[in-house]
Amino acid sequence: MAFFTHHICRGLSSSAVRHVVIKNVTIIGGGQMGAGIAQVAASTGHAVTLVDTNEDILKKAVKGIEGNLKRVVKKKFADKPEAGEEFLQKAMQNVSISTDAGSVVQGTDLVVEAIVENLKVKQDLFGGLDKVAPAHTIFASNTSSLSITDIASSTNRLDRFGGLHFFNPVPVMRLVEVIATSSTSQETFDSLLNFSKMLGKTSVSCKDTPGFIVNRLLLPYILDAVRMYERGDGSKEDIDIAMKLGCGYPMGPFELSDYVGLDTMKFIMDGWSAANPDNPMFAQSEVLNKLVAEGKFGKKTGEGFYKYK
Ligand SMILES: CCCCCCCCCCCCCC(=O)CC(=O)SCCNC(=O)CCNC(=O)[C@H](O)C(C)(C)COP(=O)(O)OP(=O)(O)OC[C@H]1O[C@@H](n2cnc3c(N)ncnc32)[C@H](O)[C@@H]1OP(=O)(O)O
Ligand SMILES: NC(=O)C1=CN([C@@H]2O[C@H](COP(=O)(O)OP(=O)(O)OC[C@H]3O[C@@H](n4cnc5c(N)ncnc54)[C@H](O)[C@@H]3O)[C@@H](O)[C@H]2O)C=CC1
Repeated sequence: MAFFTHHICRGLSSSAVRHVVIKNVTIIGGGQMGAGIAQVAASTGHAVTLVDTNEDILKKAVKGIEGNLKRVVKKKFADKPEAGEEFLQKAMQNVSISTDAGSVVQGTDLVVEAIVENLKVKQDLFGGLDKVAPAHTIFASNTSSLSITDIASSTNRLDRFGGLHFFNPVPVMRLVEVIATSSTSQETFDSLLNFSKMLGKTSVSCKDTPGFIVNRLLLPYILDAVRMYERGDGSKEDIDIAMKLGCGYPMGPFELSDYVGLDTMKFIMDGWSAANPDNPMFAQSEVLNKLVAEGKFGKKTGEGFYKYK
């Protein structure tokens, strides 16, 4: 059940701002991002329903969440095993799963969508949910590259729609980009900011511009690395080593691409290419297309630029 709270918003000279306190969260998409968001939300006391069309993916997600939380408990509660066990039990009790998004959104305060990076599929999902979700429910997309305005256009709740862009792996990465469209209400935006804070994340505010902040800068970097490799200017191994040791990045661009998922990268590239057909920056990449056509999506399938088996 949602309720409203008043607080003084810093920087708004003592004007009272309302936000929806989010308790029940529905996360749609049980892949790497959805499972990570579910893990963090459940372990910070939210009642989470994780939804996917594929039951096996949901079972795998729950197993993964439990495994990750066990690692956290082992470390954080090293000298308090009973408290650790209690934390684990509570967090796991907060997670339920479903393959029927329409039926579970009835009691939810927030829907976070983390499904495939395809505008039409996201619009179809939200368009359907808009008809059955309660009026107060806020919708948010975790899209990497699509316009939140375009996704929201399939609904009649433009004021209660925003972007919550998490980073991979969600339990580790501290940032959330909170995106407001020109129609997102202040109350919705503040609710999303507050939710990010409740998850223990640092948030930055973004306009609904292509790639928001991080991916607007990350995409040209990865693109250039792939082009260098395609031209034979450097091996992927050397480029990765160079960026790790030369810039202190935890992963090089090819390791990171495999980690994000080459299928997702291709969805992003195709979207940007369609939106900017005359920009040579977004010309098709033969290497990326070949790997994706062969089902080599990166770490999640065991092979991408590198082998993981
Ligand atoms: C021409 C074609 C080009 C196409 C262009 C398209 C470009 C598209 C670009 C846009 C990409 C879109 C993606 C997006 O929207 C935004 C992103 O998310 S970008 C990715 C951001 N993430 C990163 O940059 C990750 C960088 N890597 C790291 O930080 C580390 O390598 C990592 C934390 C992953 C692993 O650390 P490492 O030290 O190597 O390993 P450990 O195993 O020791 O882990 C450290 C620490 O973290 C815990 N942990 C690791 N993984 C997980 C996990 N999955 N879940 C939970 N916890 C995890 C681990 O337990 C350790 O914890 P301790 O407490 O320290 O023990
Ligand atoms: N992989 C990454 O590093 C990041 C990805 N994102 C974004 O998050 C979203 C998800 O990405 P990943 O988790 O990597 O993808 P993924 O491929 O691991 O998971 C997507 C899941 O969505 C499910 N799905 C597809 N259509 C569905 C529908 N209509 N209803 C319910 N479930 C459905 C699939 O079965 C799959 O399990 C994408 O929009 C992506 O751009 C955002 C930040 C980082």
